[in-house]
Amino acid sequence: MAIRASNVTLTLGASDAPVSILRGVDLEVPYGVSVALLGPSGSGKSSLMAVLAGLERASGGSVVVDGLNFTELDEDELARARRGRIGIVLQAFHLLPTMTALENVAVPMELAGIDDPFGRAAKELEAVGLGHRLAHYPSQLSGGEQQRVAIARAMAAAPKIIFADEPTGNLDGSTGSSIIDLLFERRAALGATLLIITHDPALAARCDRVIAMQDGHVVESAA
Ligand SMILES: Nc1ncnc2c1ncn2[C@@H]1O[C@H](COP(=O)(O)OP(=O)(O)OP(=O)(O)O)[C@@H](O)[C@H]1O
Repeated sequence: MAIRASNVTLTLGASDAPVSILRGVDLEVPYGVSVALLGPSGSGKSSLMAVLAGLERASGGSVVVDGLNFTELDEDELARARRGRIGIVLQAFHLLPTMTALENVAVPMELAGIDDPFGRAAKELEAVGLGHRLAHYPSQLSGGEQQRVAIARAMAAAPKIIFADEPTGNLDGSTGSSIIDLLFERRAALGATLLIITHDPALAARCDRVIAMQDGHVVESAA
């Protein structure tokens, strides 16, 4: 299994006013499968993704990703576990404004000690259709192009699992659908597992499985 979550809880907020955000989530996602995560605003989708991606620590239960028990790792170990294993694409592109497209993709790999970061970055930027924009800064790129850079950054180290949180939320319809095509195309090329948060039923229909959340629970899981 790429992802195995058992009875995952997440409680945030001050100890005298705790807020129960995830209330016992069970989830199994096999390798290579694409999953759409649906549910109303505030149902816990982003929180669940943060826990599964190792960005947030579960308060209880167990999270095993690619065979690693995230619930047993400390912050540094979690950061190391993410490298080369997990790629993340968010609604806001989160590119560093002082770095070129090439540097935005290469520098995280360089810091992670991954071999040939600039060569890999250039190749991945070509794969997302930005081979002619390597030296451009984010401010010189359109929203769709910035999201392509973010996708290249998420994919360049060939992760086994890709998490995407409403990746087209800041884009117009036609730019958004070309970004989705690209995400699915790159995922297929890598054979990666994909978990994508979306409000778009058409996008959900493209995934192998749909999981619905409500009130911190998984309420429906359909093949
Ligand atoms: N740090 C925090 N402290 C307290 N409550 C939080 C914190 N972060 C998130 N929440 C609450 O947890 C609930 C779930 O939030 P989450 O962002 O996971 O939902 P979501 O389903 O992704 O929503 P959306 O579709 O609007 O992005 C919300 O009620 C939110 O207000």
